[in-house]
Amino acid sequence: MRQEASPRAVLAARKQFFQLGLQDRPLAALVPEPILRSWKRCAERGLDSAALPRLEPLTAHELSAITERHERLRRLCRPEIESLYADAMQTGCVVILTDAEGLILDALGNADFAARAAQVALRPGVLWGESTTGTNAVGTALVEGRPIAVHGGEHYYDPHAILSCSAAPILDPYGHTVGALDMSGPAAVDHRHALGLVRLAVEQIEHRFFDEDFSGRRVLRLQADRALLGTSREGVLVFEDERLVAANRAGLGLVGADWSALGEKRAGDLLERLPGTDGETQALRGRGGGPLYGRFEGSGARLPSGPKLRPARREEGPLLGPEERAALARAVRMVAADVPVLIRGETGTGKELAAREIHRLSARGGGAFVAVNCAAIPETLIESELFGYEDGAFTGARRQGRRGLLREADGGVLFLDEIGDMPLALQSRLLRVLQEREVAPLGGGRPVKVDFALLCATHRDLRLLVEAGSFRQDLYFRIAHYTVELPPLRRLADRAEIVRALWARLVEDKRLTLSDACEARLAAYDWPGNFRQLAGTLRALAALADPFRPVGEDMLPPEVLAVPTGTAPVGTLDALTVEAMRQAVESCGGNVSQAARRLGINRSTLYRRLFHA
Ligand SMILES: Nc1ncnc2c1ncn2[C@@H]1O[C@H](COP(=O)(O)OP(=O)(O)OP(=O)(O)O)[C@@H](O)[C@H]1O
Repeated sequence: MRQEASPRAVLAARKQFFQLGLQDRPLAALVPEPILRSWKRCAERGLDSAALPRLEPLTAHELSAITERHERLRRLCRPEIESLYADAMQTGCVVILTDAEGLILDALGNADFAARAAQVALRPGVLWGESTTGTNAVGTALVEGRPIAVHGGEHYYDPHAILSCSAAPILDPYGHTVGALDMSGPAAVDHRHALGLVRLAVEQIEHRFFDEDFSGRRVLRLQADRALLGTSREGVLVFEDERLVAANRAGLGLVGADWSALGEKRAGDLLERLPGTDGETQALRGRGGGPLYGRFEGSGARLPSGPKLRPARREEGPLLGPEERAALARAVRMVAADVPVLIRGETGTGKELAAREIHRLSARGGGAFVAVNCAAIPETLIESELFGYEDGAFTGARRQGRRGLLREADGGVLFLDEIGDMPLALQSRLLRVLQEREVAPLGGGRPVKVDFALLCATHRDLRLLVEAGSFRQDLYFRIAHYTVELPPLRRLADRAEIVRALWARLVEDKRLTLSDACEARLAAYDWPGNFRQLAGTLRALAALADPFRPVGEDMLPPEVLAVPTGTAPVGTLDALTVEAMRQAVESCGGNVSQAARRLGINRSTLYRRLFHA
């Protein structure tokens, strides 16, 4: 069990280890064993703790190819990353997903800390394996094969002492390490729950691996506590012809086995008795262990090519009020008439979800839905991503060229998220494609006809960007014929209803409930991160909930508790100011100068406040 070392003890340990070259036992009293083991491994590799680690980020191309390869892992981890993101936003942390080598695939969370973390190369495309980056939570958790927290000076390299990180390896159902999940923040902030949150999130991710098709196999779900069957805390064992072929850690732990049992042990070696009928929960007994409860799911063994053992959950559409539903229905008609649709709303208001819903309901629902986040793709990459390229069009291009996302969307819907962040030069190219309905790949290939419906989204006011000269007016007129406004949560009157509906949607185990007081608190908070933040908080509450007791107020994060219930929620003064500015611009038909005059402030102040909102 890891014990927290005080910064003073770590400093003393560093001095002994790095300056005096002492590596023996007394050090173990100053820093946790796994840290010491890691320091020794790094020293043996000849890493110099006082030097700057040589961390070479991947090129944008390489990173794009690698994230593409890990698409499934990223998709499976998304709900937990979003839950942790809600926490990270509040605690000034970032949530990081890496591959099995420790290469950072995604990093999201608090923008201030993300910028500081980037200074020590804690960002996508950089390898945080222990052998290159020294002792660090991701790398060391991957080497040690278990969750670990690395605080401040426990990092091997001096510059990393600004970080406090907690990571856990992610194992697939066959016991292979497929990645790591990490939460990192400033060393000065005590984020003592981080390791627990990360561990819990990984448990849920690993459980989700079993949602996939194990057809032809028998999936046994078991638990010592019957109430936990059906939750992500249950153990899972998968048998093929009575032989254990896949499992999660909880499942192995319950029958006293480890990963070496895969392919070796038979059901009878692990359990004295197995449940008979599919789907029926029965009392079992593990060999040498206490009583267990379990049930087989699906009928794979009897129907070799049978249905999925657990139906894949359909991606659910957005929860919408009557106004937004009507706006979406109109948007569907716009798509049918080939009119582009712009979706506007703050972060987390469900712009992408709304776009997917429009696609699903439209006649193009059977075609592709190709989503491009113009803010997330590096400027150097976005052109080739969108337009594709011919063989060897530039160094690093794939030999066989690439079709490009505009062509991938042919017959379906192209969703350009954060369109306001698209570089000007690309705006011109996009405009040409929209006018001519054909795409010419980079490297001089012949233009190809394309047919897609265009949905765009932004959290910015594009008219202001047009006035400021960073968005083309002609493109604006082309894409903003019809705009769907998604309101922030704090503006919705029926928030208690939304909390209830989202809880019902997110929490599978119907025994888990929110107390009335807790629900009232959740409804009173103004949710600056909107649906994303609320959904993240609800998921976290569900993970900690007990089936026999409604979730109480005591489990809520402090900022939610800080808002008194029974009063109308108020936004911060800053948010209200910006909101008033937006409304003024709107009522002046987008004329910023006029709006500034009406507000009695100067034009540049209005620009600055709205751009940085
Ligand atoms: N109306 C809604 N009903 C249910 N869930 C929602 C709704 N809106 C958003 N969510 C959830 O919130 C999260 C964020 O949604 P989404 O990515 O669509 O937001 P966004 O506005 O595109 O965010 P951003 O601007 O940051 O990209 C998702 O997990 C989504 O499922």
